[in-house]
Amino acid sequence: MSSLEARGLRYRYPTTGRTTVGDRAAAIDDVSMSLAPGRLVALTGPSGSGKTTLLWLLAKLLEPEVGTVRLGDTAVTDLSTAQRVGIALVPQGNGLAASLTARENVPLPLLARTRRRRAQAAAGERSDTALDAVGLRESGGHLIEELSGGQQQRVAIARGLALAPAVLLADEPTSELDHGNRERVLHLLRGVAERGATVLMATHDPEAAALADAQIALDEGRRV
Ligand SMILES: Nc1ncnc2c1ncn2[C@@H]1O[C@H](COP(=O)(O)OP(=O)(O)OP(=O)(O)O)[C@@H](O)[C@H]1O
Repeated sequence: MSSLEARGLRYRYPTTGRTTVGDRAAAIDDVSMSLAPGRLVALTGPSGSGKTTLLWLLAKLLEPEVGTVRLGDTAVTDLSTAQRVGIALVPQGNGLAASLTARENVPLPLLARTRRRRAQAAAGERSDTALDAVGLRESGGHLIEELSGGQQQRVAIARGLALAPAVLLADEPTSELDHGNRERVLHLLRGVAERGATVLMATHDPEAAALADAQIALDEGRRV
């Protein structure tokens, strides 16, 4: 697997009301980083420092004003390239479809990639394995809206795991979890890194950050 490289990323949210772009502070300002495969890295910083924005830029869900993202030799210029090279985001607030079951949600990104029947069957198996890994195999038939916040968060993590990504970006993946499940999820993220992926985890949790191989700290959109 390859290193994820960001160079000089800058992003300002679009204007609302009477503010103009020039008046707005950049949510991410001149951020560069190099994340080696096999590493679990914590992205830290106070609320509003730009962690979510940076993850969205790396996943190409936001387009930077300036700056580049590369995975190895590939310039990651748009969302479809990001998906093709295996950059996956587990978003804050889980991003699941509330009226589908956990077992229906987990394979959705995998199913979106293929029409081949054998790949679709494999997606089901991978999803069950991922639900098992987060301790939710028994709850697979429940609608997302019937699950607790912590269970929903684990379903979202299972969806990221099922993709077997080259880069896993996880936004506050343990914020809603009890102690046991937090340990379980951190162990799983470590396992993803040990299989050769790059894992970047935004977190407010000092204990989770301390378990990471390295920390990238943000303040007011800049690295500190
Ligand atoms: N949709 C938006 N429109 C305008 N400004 C936004 C939007 N989302 C975030 N911001 C602003 O961008 C900055 C960075 O926000 P971001 O959500 O990336 O921070 P964060 O470090 O992830 O915060 P938290 O730890 O609270 O999740 C903040 O000043 C925030 O107010």
